[in-house]
Amino acid sequence: MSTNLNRTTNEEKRYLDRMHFDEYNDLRWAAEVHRTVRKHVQKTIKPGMLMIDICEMIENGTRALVEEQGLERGIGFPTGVSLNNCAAHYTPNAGDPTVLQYDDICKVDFGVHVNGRIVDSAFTLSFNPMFDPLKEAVKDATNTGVKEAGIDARLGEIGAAIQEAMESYEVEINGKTHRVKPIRNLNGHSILPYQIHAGKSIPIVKSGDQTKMEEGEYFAIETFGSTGKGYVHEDGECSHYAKKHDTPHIPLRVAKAKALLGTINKNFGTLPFCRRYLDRLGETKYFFALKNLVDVGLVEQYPPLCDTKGSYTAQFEHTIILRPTCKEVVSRGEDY
Ligand SMILES: O=S(=O)(c1cccs1)N(Cc1ccc(F)cc1)Cc1ncn[nH]1
Ligand SMILES: [Mn+2]
Ligand SMILES: [Mn+2]
Ligand SMILES: [Mn+2]
Repeated sequence: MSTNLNRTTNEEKRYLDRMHFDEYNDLRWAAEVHRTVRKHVQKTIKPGMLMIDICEMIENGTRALVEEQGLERGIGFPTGVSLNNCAAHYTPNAGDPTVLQYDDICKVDFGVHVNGRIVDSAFTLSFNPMFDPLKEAVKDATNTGVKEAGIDARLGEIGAAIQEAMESYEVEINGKTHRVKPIRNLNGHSILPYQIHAGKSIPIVKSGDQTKMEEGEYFAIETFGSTGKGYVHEDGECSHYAKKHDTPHIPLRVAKAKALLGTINKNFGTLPFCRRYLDRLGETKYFFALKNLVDVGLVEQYPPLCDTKGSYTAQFEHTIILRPTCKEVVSRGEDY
């Protein structure tokens, strides 16, 4: 009888699956909240709405449906609503007068967590049908990445498959034809409890990265297509921040910084947050304290990431679990 040395038997896999039942259910609850909120958003958002109002609709919906409870359940990270040439990490700060336009292409990227198990999923929203082929190209590329992912899959090969899918599309926008380009300095990523980026990055272009995906890991598979250079740079006022994980004890000189760090620890831990989340907690005049926490290396900042002016970018993102018995695309819905 042949002994199955290198892979666990089906019985062992099923046993392992059962061991993780609670954490999978946490993620499924978060995913159900994500699907419900985005369905409402897709129906309700219209040109002329303030970006702040759009974000608050998503955030209030998430808080209510996940039954927000301190650090146990709530919003996973700031609501991204990056527009046009901006691909990621834009959410309005207080007073931002930006209004969604008919000809905008908006990347709606928001997170829900239950016990730190984060569902990170995003879709692209637009009104002008001229963007439909670009959205289809990126949706296909993300689904290709989801298909290629799996236990022992090599990250570089997933990137190559994503790039091939993405570049097989040509789109015409405003009378100009473009071959869709993957944004080569944006990546998918592994996820751990309360840690939105757990160290592995999934390229969306060909790469020699031989790193393998492993059993039990969670990944955000996200791809970005662009009509610009296919490369983003930091641009605009920062809104996204997160306390770093592995920080040594750093004595703080700025009194307000110490108090602000207390607020961050209490309300977000290592989950990313934005300035509007500090505002709603009653924090005021915190800019220099926040800058100090960034400068001493306690807090990471994530500025908006944009391709060239006048270009258009699209994104789709799913969170998957590499379970012992199967690959679960936990954020899959009837919309994407
Ligand atoms: O670009 S990332 O920093 C990254 C990608 C690969 C390695 S690190 N980032 C992680 C993140 C950073 C800040 C957040 F507020 C939320 C998430 C990807 C991402 N942004 C939105 N959804 N997914
Ligand atoms: Mn995301
Ligand atoms: Mn072009
Ligand atoms: Mn992500």
